Amino acid sequence: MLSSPKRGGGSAAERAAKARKQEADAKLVSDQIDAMLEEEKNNLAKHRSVIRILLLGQSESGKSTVLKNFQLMYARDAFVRDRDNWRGVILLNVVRCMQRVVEALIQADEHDSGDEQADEDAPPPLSSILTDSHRRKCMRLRASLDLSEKALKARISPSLTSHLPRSRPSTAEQPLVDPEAETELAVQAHTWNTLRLESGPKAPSSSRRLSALPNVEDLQAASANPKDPLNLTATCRQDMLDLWFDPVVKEILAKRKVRWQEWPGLYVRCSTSPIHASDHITSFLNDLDRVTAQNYRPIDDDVVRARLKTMGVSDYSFVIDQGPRGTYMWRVLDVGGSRTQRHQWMQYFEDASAVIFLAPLSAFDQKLAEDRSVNRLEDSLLLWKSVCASKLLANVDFILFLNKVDILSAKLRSGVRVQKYVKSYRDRPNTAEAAAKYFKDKFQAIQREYSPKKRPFYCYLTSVIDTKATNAILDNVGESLLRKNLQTIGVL
Ligand SMILES: Nc1nc2c(ncn2[C@@H]2O[C@H](COP(=O)(O)OP(=O)(O)OP(=O)(O)O)[C@@H](O)[C@H]2O)c(=O)[nH]1
Ligand SMILES: [Mg+2]
Repeated sequence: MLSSPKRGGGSAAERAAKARKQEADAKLVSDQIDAMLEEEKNNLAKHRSVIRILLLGQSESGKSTVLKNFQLMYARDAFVRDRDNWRGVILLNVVRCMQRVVEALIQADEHDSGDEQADEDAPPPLSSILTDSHRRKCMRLRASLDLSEKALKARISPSLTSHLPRSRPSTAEQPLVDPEAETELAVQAHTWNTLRLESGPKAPSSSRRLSALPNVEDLQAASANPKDPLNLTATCRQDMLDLWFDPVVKEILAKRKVRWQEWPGLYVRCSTSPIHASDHITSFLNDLDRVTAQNYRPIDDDVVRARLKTMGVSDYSFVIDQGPRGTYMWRVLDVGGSRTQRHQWMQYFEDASAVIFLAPLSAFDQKLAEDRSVNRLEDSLLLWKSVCASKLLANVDFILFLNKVDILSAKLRSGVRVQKYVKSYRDRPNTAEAAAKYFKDKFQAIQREYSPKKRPFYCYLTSVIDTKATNAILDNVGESLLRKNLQTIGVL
């Protein structure tokens, strides 16, 4: 009988056991190496996944509103804690809007009195539909709103500044109510930055808040003190409500072509996509009753809608904990978008991972506040062109937000024609869908022509005050930027 050959000594059973042990050991080592690699990857991801987003676009394009969306998504607790700080700003928005209404009425009364009207068939002058009660309320409000404005500004913060001269003589060519040339409430980014919200376990310490801004205790004290600036609007509240909800006032605003729908605080409510919005327009003025109440406390939507112009550049960080996938950090840079602010942008180009560029489509019929000879959409296109052409941004992804489609939609439904302001629009349908497609193609063509290197065209039609929809978009954008970032550093 042939005996089986002995390899390395021991019985066949012993050899099989030894082989199994070797296999198990090898697997253990391999698992350990895998675990180490995994840990290394996670560590790498932890320490190197910093995604720097630069928010660019002209003034009032919605950059700071996108930032508020980031805060709502990634630093909700801090956002909620700081909501009360916005009360003064919101009231100032209300005061400024109401001042425009009052000035429009006074102007209608003074300049449209029908003195020179010879034609009997001409419609009655606007002044004839104003009653003495309207006039009394206007005069009372003119004084009390001015007072409220000053007191609120002083109360909110000495760091808040106003730009452009407020008092200008009224002439026929340059009407008093000229929303875009009005003074704007602004804030120096570095100062407001002390209020910035951070995610993660540490709450912003109270010492980092602007001491002059009201906090919850302040607000409680304010409720009890009718003389507090935060309550000044409550004293003229009834006059404001009477005027704003009076159909005669709305008629005069419409006839004088006062575009109150574009003022800060506007919100076009929509059930599905904003482009198909049924025009249910609401604004802080519609909410006068609520926001001027003595015990008013802002809700999320109020803060998102509040307008505070940015001066300078502010840098916000959000640490996102993804559990076993590690943490990563969003750094979001919000810049001032007016022309005098744009020279500061370039120093942030080199470090950017991505640019979110906002272009408000609803601005196709508006002039730039800084230069009344320039159409706002034209300015956005030129700005987009220079950003696309920048060599410093050659390797950076761009995400284009064609914003304010809710206002675009409402505007076109109200009868404003795109073709009147954009000749090349020709006889395309005057719908938000057609206009959005037309402008999107224009932006895409510019990107294709002027980018130093080919880059993908990522474009969204947005209404960034719609936080739910914006949340989904930012989630999507974030996921792909994170993926790309991890690929770049070799983690994926
Ligand atoms: N209806 C509507 N309002 C918007 C939208 N996006 C922004 N707004 C409002 O427009 C105003 C201006 O928005 P901001 O985010 O302050 O604009 P910005 O680009 O930061 O402007 P600067 O700080 O001057 O550069 C705010 O009152 C916002 O609530 C939008 O999609 N729809
Ligand atoms: Mg801003």
